[in-house]
Amino acid sequence: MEIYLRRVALPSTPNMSPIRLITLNQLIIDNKKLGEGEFGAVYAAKLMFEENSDKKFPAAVKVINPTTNLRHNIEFVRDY
Ligand SMILES: Nc1ncnc2c1ncn2[C@@H]1O[C@H](COP(=O)(O)OP(=O)(O)OP(=O)(O)O)[C@@H](O)[C@H]1O
Repeated sequence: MEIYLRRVALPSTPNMSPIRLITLNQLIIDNKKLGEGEFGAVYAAKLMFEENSDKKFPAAVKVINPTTNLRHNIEFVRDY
């Protein structure tokens, strides 16, 4: 599974932050849905920059809807 990490920019500024790959072990995904978009649901989460680190940072995780077709998923990741 590939997880893409990107810092969320202010809405008024272009998001120029690089995409970074992390592993699932660096995330604790809460059972709290924050919202939903066309491509999938967004959940509250905690992010660790190193596995099992005591430092946990609040994050929002978008889980891409598996029913969305592959072309759309590729477009989503490219444009994100
Ligand atoms: N960082 C965040 N913090 C809190 N809530 C968030 C965050 N990101 C997204 N959400 C919630 O999830 C909802 C969907 O966000 P998302 O970014 O997926 O929207 P979208 O761009 O319309 O989706 P899509 O690209 O799939 O059409 C938002 O309307 C908001 O309620």
